[in-house]
Amino acid sequence: MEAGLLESSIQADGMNRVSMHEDIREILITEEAIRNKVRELGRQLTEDYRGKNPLCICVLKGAALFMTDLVRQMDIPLEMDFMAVSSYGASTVSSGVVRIIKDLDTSVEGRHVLVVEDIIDSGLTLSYLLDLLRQRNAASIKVVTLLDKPHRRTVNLTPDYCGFTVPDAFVVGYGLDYAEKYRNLPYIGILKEEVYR
Ligand SMILES: O=P(O)(O)OC[C@H]1O[C@H](OP(=O)(O)OP(=O)(O)O)[C@H](O)[C@@H]1O
Ligand code: HPA
Ligand SMILES: [Mg+2]
Repeated sequence: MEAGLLESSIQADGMNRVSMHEDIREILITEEAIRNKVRELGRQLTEDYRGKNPLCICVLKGAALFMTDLVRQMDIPLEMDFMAVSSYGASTVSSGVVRIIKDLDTSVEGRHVLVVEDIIDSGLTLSYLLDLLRQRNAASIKVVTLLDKPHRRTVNLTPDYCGFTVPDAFVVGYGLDYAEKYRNLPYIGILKEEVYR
């Protein structure tokens, strides 16, 4: 391949960007604010789940960073499991179809379940998951989300615990992606529109 052609194919993939931070229009929630909030949520959950041996369910992939930080702030015995679902793919709008890519390994029957999400946007992902968990006879089901974007809700759903409410913009970082990228940003930022338009 000619050098020029190779260069343009690399650029098209965003591989040669000096830094991911260049694609961010605005930092919405700093690393420090996230750390403080996670500590606060962890303290609250420690009180509320004492003696309940909760099963914390991480909704992959977005909630991976939040979940692993959160459980380290919960000073009680608990168990972790992971479920992988996807409805956004490489788009900034929900496809409306929630696909289960990996189911739980643990039975939720009789368990106190805490669903850990990174963001509730339309609410479609969570409402699908909650229906599924209810059918499986959990003793209790609660939801903790780092971010809530209530403006775009299409189903009636309110989280039990919430870190931050965010405006109606596509946000990335700290687990949240656009087309699988930006999950490793240490903060939550708004993506420049030119990146996805
Ligand atoms: O309320 P909703 O409109 O359903 O959006 C929220 C869901 O969408 C994202 O997942 P996504 O499908 O992008 O999968 P990912 O976590 O692997 O990125 C996010 O992590 C939530 O799970
Ligand atoms: O704003 C968002 N950013 C990343 N992933 C998402 N999934 C739903 N909403 C969002
Ligand atoms: Mg995603």
